[in-house]
Amino acid sequence: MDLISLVVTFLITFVFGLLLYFKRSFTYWKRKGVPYIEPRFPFGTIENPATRKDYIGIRIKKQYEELKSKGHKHGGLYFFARPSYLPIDPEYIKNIMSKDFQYFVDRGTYYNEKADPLSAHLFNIEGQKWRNLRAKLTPTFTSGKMKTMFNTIVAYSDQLIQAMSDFSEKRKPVDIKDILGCFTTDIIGSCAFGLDCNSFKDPDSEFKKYGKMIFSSVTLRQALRNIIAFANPNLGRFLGITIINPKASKFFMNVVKETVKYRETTNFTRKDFMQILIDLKNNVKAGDAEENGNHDNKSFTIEEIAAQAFVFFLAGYETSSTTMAFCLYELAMNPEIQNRLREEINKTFENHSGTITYEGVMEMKYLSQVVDETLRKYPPASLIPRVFVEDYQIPNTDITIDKGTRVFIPALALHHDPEYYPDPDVFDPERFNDENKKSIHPFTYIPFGEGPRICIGLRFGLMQAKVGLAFLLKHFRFSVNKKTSVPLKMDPFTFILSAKDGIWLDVENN
Ligand code: HEM
Repeated sequence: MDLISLVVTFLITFVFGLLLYFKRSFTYWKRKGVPYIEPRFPFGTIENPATRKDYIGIRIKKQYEELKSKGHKHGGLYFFARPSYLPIDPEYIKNIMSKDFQYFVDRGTYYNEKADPLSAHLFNIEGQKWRNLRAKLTPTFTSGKMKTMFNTIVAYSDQLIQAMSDFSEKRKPVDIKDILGCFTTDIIGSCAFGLDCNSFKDPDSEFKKYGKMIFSSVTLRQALRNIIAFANPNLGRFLGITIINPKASKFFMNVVKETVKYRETTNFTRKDFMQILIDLKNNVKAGDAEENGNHDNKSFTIEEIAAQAFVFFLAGYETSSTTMAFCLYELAMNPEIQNRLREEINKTFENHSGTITYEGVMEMKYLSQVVDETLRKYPPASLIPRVFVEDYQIPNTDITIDKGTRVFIPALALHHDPEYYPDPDVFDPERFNDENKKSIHPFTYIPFGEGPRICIGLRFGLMQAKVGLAFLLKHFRFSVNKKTSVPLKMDPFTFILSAKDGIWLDVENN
């Protein structure tokens, strides 16, 4: 047989084998007796990643609605050939996130300690390693530690006000997400990396540049790598795939190395996340024995410090600025809610000698309601991933799902389900007043996730968003500029929920 015939035979066998593999894989949910969305070759139930029109959370919301309208409590999807499980009934979601957590400890997201050390952070790592790391890092986020970082947030709020004044004086519309990105970058940069990132004064600041590089829509090549890594993490690790932009990775790793070296050689300390991580490197526990849990007492390496500082940045910067941006958009669309909130903020400033205190922020009930409703309507993580780490029998059924199957917990779909939130598109902070909050169906409001793997930075994220919003609304009035597409369209290519063409607001001094 000549070479050409050999290649052709190989290709035909390969394509035939692939088709058979997909054909067989696509029968998984039918064989299990789980209702499913009909898959299509080769993407399964997702859209073609290169040309998709819907944001992933919205796509899953439609599939949730389709399955729920037929009375199903759960359903089966396919990510390419790989089966993924979609729980619909909140009782099933409770089992996954909390009651039967030991079957769902991991997220199944990709990390590669060797080739991509920054990816081996708390969000991604698995099993016992995750338990140890979570125990070590939990004391980082106590309310006591939050109070020590409060002043940093207030200091950057002053810079936010100055930057915003420029827009109000010149009567220029502001791309609100962009300016809030400076605010959260500077705060996380300072608290997690111990650096003044200077994003407001320097629009081309390196931190902002590399932060954007990680979140902005990815190139086709990177998208393909992400797909392989997500579809089959073991194959991704075997191929040495990296998912973090190498330039950004180098930048963050160097920043951490330099900061640690500086602090260790000069004995300089600061009350921030970075100091807590350095203490863990030098085996000083971050809290007392009780709050510290059962960690393995191993000290951190420099790569581990960098990975955790990186995840605080990664998980804290975009989620918080997106939340604040959507909140201001809704306040601009609903002036009466904006005015009521401003009254509460002004009163609180008066009661605290014209300034804002940690206690003052905690007192503002309507601010809490407004932020809670923003996170309902716009959960930044619209889909929360988990994976079956053992074979698992769905309670009260004879269905057993195999180890390794992915789970997508549909936060956006639950938050917009009219059974739990009537008129889900209406922005109504009263859903979260003291009375109504009590009747929210458990496990239908999960902007920070739930159970042992709930967001570790919840308190910090809320504090940062509330302080920034309080300062902004005290000083300015917001309305929607005509450059904003109303209703908002969501970017189909990002994972964190984000408005496609930005949110442009007009801003006036109060
Ligand atoms: C509005 C702001 C935020 C939102 C909406 C948010 C949302 C989430 C969600 C949905 C998860 C997954 C939870 C689960 O799987 O059950 C998560 C995990 C996580 N978040 Fe946040 N987050 C926010 C702010 C922050 C901040 C400010 C930080 C750090 C400074 C942070 C650090 C993390 C980390 C490290 C994890 C992984 C926890 C683990 O696996 O143990 N987040 N977040």
